[in-house]
Amino acid sequence: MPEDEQPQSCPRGPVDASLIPRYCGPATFARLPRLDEVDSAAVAVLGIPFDSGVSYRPGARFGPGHIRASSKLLRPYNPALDVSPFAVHQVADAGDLAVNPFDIVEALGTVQTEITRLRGAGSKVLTLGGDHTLALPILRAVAADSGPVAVLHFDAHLDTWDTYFGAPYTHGTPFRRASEEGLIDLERSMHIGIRGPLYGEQDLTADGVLGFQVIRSDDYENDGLDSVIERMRRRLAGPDGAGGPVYVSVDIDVLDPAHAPGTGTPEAGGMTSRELLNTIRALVGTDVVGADVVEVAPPYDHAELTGIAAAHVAYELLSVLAVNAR
Ligand SMILES: N=C(N)NCCCC(=O)O
Ligand SMILES: [Zn+2]
Ligand SMILES: [Zn+2]
Repeated sequence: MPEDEQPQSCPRGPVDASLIPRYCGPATFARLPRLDEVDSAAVAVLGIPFDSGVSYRPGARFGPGHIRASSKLLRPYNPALDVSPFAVHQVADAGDLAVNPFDIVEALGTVQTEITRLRGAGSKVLTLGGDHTLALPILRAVAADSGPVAVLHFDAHLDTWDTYFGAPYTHGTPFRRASEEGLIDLERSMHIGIRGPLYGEQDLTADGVLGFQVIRSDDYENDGLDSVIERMRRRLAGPDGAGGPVYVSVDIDVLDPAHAPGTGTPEAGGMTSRELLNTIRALVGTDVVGADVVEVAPPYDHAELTGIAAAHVAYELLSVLAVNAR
């Protein structure tokens, strides 16, 4: 019986690379089936082409397609977590969400509605951006049914600034707005990877009021990966150790520009992809309710360096979700 006529008793996995070469066929994430080809999905990978919130180099609107194209070499089994992330449950590519590039408020509403719809259909959502403005409408949708969530924010930047040219919704302000709207668990949230010049010392003091703990990029060098992971897990567990829902937002510029040149606001002195992937793997056992990988700007990428890094970040997040679902 052809695979596409099989009853959905087992997850439909990626296209078999031993039958159809990796470079053949339309690019879905990791060559997974489209959402409309399966009955339902435990995890939906959603592209959101949008970069109307950027403050410097544009291009993240082309990020979703670039990440999909860079994901073709991903294989079914992840030895680092001893899991086959696409065999444990159904993962599918939900395609790209069309949002208004000329009206940010309308675009944020469209994103929130779609994330709500997918979650209502039983899917956790892994979003491929698009610029970091997207984290706000996604958190609005997630917090609507999960309540305030811990935000685990990988970034070179705080993204808790107030406004740019008076505009409240930009890629530098999502977590300030989310904190103001009560979407964030202020006792369990943190930034990891912070580095680079700021607009003033007040950026750090203002950020501290919003409930984020800061792990700096240099802490990986000074304290080591294990120490960073231990601090991350302790923070996510919360003061009473009970933990709770966690939303993971990965701005690809958390990586050093040598690992991710294709991004809009690069900062020197970042972490390696190995450090980031190992940190994400340490999320096994935490209640990850959603995630995003944002700020991939293909026009500035070389040899798919950034696309490949983002695809692997997404793969490790999907692997964590699969281990947690077993
Ligand atoms: N890439 C993100 N998400 N934010 C960058 C903000 C850069 C700035 O305010 O100068
Ligand atoms: Zn950033
Ligand atoms: Zn960011």
